[in-house]
Amino acid sequence: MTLRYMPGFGNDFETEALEGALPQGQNSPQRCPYGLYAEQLSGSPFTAPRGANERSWLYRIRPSVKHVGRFRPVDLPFWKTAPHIVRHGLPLGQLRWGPVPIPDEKLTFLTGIRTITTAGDVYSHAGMAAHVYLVTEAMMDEYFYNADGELLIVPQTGALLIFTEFGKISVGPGDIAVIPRGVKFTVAPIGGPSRGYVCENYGAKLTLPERGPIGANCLANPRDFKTPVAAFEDKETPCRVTVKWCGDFHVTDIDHSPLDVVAWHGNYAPYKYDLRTFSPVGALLFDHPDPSIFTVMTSPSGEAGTANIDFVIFPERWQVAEHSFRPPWYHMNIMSEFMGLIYGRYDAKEEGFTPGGMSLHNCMLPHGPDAGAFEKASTAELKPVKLTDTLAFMFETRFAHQLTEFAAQLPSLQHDYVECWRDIAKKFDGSPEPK
Ligand SMILES: O=C(O)Cc1cc(O)ccc1O
Ligand SMILES: [Fe+2]
Repeated sequence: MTLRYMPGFGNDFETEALEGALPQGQNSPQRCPYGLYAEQLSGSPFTAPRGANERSWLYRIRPSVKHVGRFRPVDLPFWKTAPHIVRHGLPLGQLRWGPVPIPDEKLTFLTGIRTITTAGDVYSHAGMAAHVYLVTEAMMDEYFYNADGELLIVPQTGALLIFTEFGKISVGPGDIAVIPRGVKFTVAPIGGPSRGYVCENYGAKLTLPERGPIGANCLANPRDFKTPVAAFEDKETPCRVTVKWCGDFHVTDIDHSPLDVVAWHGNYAPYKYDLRTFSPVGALLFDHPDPSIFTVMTSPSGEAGTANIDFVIFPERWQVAEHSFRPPWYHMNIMSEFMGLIYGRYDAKEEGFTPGGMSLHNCMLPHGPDAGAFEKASTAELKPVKLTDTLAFMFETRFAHQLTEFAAQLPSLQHDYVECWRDIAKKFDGSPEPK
């Protein structure tokens, strides 16, 4: 499927699906071309500083108020929202799961969300939830928007077509898509079932991290972010719009598609990004830097350097560090780390952390290479080595991740995970020689 996108991160875009549909020189003409209605969608308060001010103008067949009749509550029992603290019965500890199997049952992007952890507090726009999605069928005449946060979608297997008010996005393993808060969309799997991860960000929008001394290039480059061109449906058949609002779900019936935006302009819009275009910068001589060098995007918390969420990847890269232990070091971290594996192997855990799987190393819980990875890396010949066909990621947050009942009871939970560190031997024998 060839879809068209506009390059750039946070640009002031403009696009029209019909020639002349986008008003020029003003936002609110007395009458819009084609009889469209003008509507502003604000992602930041009106008065946010210029650099953080985000809004788009949508020119649509009907204003969104025509999309909402009376809402009625609807239950999506597996999609949880922080604060959600349950007595799941598991002892404190590091956790790891194998992949959640994709079932035979019919699951859409909405009914197929399975929350693994929640963190922070949706009511104060802080924190996140980590979900797995399992999609076996398209949302049919079914549309959704999330008032609780933006959705960072990380496909792990299979591909998705995401038709948003702003246009169409397709993503597969290695890509991500971000759907901002309040944007209506529908999802269909492409060519078979799909599974992946979602970070639901209740906080400030994801943005690109500062590069500091790295300078103007590398890491995630703005031009590799792609925003769809305008596309719309003029469909007058029964449709449903589901809204997630402060953790609850509500649905309303309408008689047309809400994806009726013929033209739009602005800097608040969905986008996709190919993680393989991330240009890693790392240790060129010795030692292992902090994983923050691999931050693709960050959701700031207001406190400098303390992210609401950092989205970090561990992509293909060369390892060249001399006289160094190359994999991650042993550590304890104030931030809480939820990890997933899109494909390949992760150098700190060559066994047990499998594609589609997840691990959780919460605030101040020690972790690091398993016994096998430690032995291998501390005795390996340190010639340049390329880590190929590998893509892991981390949702790192300042808030502790709370497990859901679903996650605690998942059959793929590896109850023996901590055993991976059991065989780390005492090497200290009183002599100064490295062992
Ligand atoms: O725990 C992990 O595997 C993620 C991680 C990787 C790394 O290179 C350094 C620190 C860190 O938390
Ligand atoms: Fe870690």
